[in-house]
Amino acid sequence: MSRARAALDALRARAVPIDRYLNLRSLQRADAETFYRVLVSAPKELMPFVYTPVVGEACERYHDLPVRAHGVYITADDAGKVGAKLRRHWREEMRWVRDACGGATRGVETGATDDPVSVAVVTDGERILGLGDLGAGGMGISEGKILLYTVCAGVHPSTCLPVCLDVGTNNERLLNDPNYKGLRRKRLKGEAYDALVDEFMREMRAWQPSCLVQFEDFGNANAFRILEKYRHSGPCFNDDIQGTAAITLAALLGALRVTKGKLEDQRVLFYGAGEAGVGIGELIAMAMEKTGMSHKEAMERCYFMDSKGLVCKSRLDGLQPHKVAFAHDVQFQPDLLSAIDAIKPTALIGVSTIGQAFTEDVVKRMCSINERPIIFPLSNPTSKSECTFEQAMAWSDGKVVFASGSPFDPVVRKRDGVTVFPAQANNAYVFPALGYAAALTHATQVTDDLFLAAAESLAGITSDAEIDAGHLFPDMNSIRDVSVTLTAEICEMIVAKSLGRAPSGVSTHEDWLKYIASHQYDPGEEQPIASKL
Ligand SMILES: O=C([O-])CC(=O)C(=O)O
Ligand SMILES: [Mg+2]
Repeated sequence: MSRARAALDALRARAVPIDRYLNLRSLQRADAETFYRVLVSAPKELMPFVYTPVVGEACERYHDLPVRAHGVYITADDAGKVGAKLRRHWREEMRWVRDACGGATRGVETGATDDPVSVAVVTDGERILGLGDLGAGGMGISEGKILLYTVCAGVHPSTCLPVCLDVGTNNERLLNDPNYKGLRRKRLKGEAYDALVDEFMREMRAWQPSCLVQFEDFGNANAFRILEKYRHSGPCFNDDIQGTAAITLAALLGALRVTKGKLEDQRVLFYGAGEAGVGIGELIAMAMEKTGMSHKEAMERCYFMDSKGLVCKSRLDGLQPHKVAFAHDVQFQPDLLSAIDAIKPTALIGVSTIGQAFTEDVVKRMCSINERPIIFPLSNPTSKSECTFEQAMAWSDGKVVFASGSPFDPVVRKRDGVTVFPAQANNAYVFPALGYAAALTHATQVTDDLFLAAAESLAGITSDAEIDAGHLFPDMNSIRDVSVTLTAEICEMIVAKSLGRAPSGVSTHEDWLKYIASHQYDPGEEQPIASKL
């Protein structure tokens, strides 16, 4: 039996999800090539164990679990020596990946003196999925997301760097946990915080100029500021703001193929007004503008509820800056049901991190104003989802057009016995391809129109049969092929906009497809070892 087969069987024999997570981590360290081979062979089945939802539990329990961090911790105490720590970690602590998978740097010439880093995922642990401040446990999210660059887009694992900025935590449970290994103090704030982030970004860029930096799971107040500060001067993006926006727009475009609606006729109500919601709203508005609407008209198709009620003009005083552009001239509504009545949305998008916020009444109200209501409970992990697929199907009599952030099982529709599948608006369809395209082209910036193009391209790849079955996205098991197409299209766009350059000899679409497919990391076929059975 092959090692990959044996590893998959051993994994399946474990019933408890976190045990599967731990099993995969051990395999990664013991036999990295087999680890990637297993993941690449069954991404749909295995992704939930390295990524949402199980990675959420792993981050919550990170310091109680028998795990050794792969990524680098940059702590508040490293101020002044961040660059040296990054280099030392890369050269010494992460040598094992190069030893296991080869130090291949195929396709990424960075001009760096060290082995190149093509992508880094960095968090400060303040808002891990919908679970809040998990401090140094946030390392698990950087490690989980970076894996998807390899599994989905084929980025060579020896060019991937997970990072956690340990700036303390305001989570009392962690501060009082004797096993907690992060800095046992309140979070850095203000200038000291900004200085550490700035030192990290300056050092990364000086050391690895072409490395794409993905910001992940920062708190709202910092996420928007940091993105704005660095996005114009080097390749970076925030997955929670921009990646989630692209996947959700792709889901909406897919949903419109079901409802036969037009984008320009949609009214979208967001439950939750943080990074994800505002990012999605802005990208939907950008897509609507392409249909000929003015920016103002397009923005007025997106409405937001926050913890205080409907975001509207009368609340402008004291409204957080990221919500201001969506404070429209409508009457205040205190709760979701009254907001649905007032706005009459065609689509309801949950980004609240409040599990079960979409009640039977909410779903029924959406059905009373829409033949096929579009309902996307996007909060992660599963416990934070605004409703389950089963609930949405039951309460809408099968009429809902559904996509969630975490995976759900299919449901047999009562009225006709047909099995229908929930779509998962999984960021993994977009950020690995987009980030890889930025790294391959040595992009100087990652602009919002690249996310718009990625969303449109992804929506176009989904077949009619997949749409009919409810998927809204292509099969996750074909993610590597999907990523080749997306990466190629984004590379071409980056080059066309003079934001980056093509490798020599690559100019046509066909060239790009060939180049990217042939540069995907391939854990290869192993030599079968004789079965002892
Ligand atoms: O898991 C995902 O990709 C969505 C995400 O980034 C988050 O919820 O923070
Ligand atoms: Mg995130």
